[in-house]
Amino acid sequence: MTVPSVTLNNGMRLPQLGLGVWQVPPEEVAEAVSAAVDAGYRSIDTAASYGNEKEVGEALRRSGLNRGDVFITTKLANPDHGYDTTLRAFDASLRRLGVEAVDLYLIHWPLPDQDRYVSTWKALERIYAEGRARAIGVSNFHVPQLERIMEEGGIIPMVNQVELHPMLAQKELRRFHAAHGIVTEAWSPLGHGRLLDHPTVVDIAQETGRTPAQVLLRWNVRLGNMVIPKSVTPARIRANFEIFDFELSDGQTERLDALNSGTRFGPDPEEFRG
Ligand SMILES: NC(=O)C1=CN([C@@H]2O[C@H](COP(=O)(O)OP(=O)(O)OC[C@H]3O[C@@H](n4cnc5c(N)ncnc54)[C@H](OP(=O)(O)O)[C@@H]3O)[C@@H](O)[C@H]2O)C=CC1
Ligand SMILES: O=C(O)C(=O)[C@@H](O)[C@H](O)C(=O)CO
Repeated sequence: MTVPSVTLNNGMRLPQLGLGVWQVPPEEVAEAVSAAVDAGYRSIDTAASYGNEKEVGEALRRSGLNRGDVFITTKLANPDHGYDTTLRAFDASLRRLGVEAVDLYLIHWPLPDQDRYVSTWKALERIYAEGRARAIGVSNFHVPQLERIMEEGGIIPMVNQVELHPMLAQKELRRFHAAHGIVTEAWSPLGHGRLLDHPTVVDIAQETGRTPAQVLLRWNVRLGNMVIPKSVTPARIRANFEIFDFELSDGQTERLDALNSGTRFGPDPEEFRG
């Protein structure tokens, strides 16, 4: 199955679907990455705080894929905000991953009460200028924080990775992203697994002959978002990849859209201190 690409505002193309590895213990991540690569995934989303960068890097090297054929995203951990600390933390991520450059580097959380995300962003701009991250972006940023780094920095973020599923559709944020050429990337697209037994999702899965996870991922992909479902179960990893050979009807999409209630399964970025 061919995965469509999304094009970032610097012209770089990234697969629309990748594997997320939050809460995958280091000793289990190789098997998940290997199952994903075998299924056709070419994009892995990790983070310094996930504690599995080293094992992700090792698994990708063992996969036999050329470095240029796989996309690695990692993220700056919250305690490392600040210009110099970011540069050091980035070097440590590269060392753990065993690569000379990452494909996408993100500020993991804005931590508004610390108010250091602008200097942190400037460090990411330097890393990008040095060619050590092929793209840079943020995660869990709201409009005022995006506006500030766009005003005080020199580069428009290429991606904002946020919680996004039918119960948290992020309409305002997506409108802002679209207006400024920022790609939206959806984390917890299955609601951390908690949307899989929602009656509307289950009904649409029955109507389409697909799984609830495939329905939720297809809804996200239809919006044009990048999406990074997590699984450690090879059969689920494979099934989550099989979403580009069917469509949801307009009516099914509207029923999923109607679930939007602002419900978060993860932390509120305005409050999260990590
Ligand atoms: N930037 C940020 O702040 C954040 C980023 N993320 C990223 O997003 C990724 C995905 O989000 P996450 O919160 O992990 O949750 P998801 O919404 O991807 O759900 C993962 C859960 O769903 C289960 N699951 C996956 N596929 C299926 C399936 N086909 N059928 C049934 N169950 C399934 C998994 O179980 P099992 O593994 O046992 O198969 C797991 O329990 C993370 O791994 C991480 O990379 C997540 C949170 C915050
Ligand atoms: O997975 C991530 O990328 C996160 O930042 C979350 O795990 C976050 O730390 C959280 O949900 C804590 O409850």
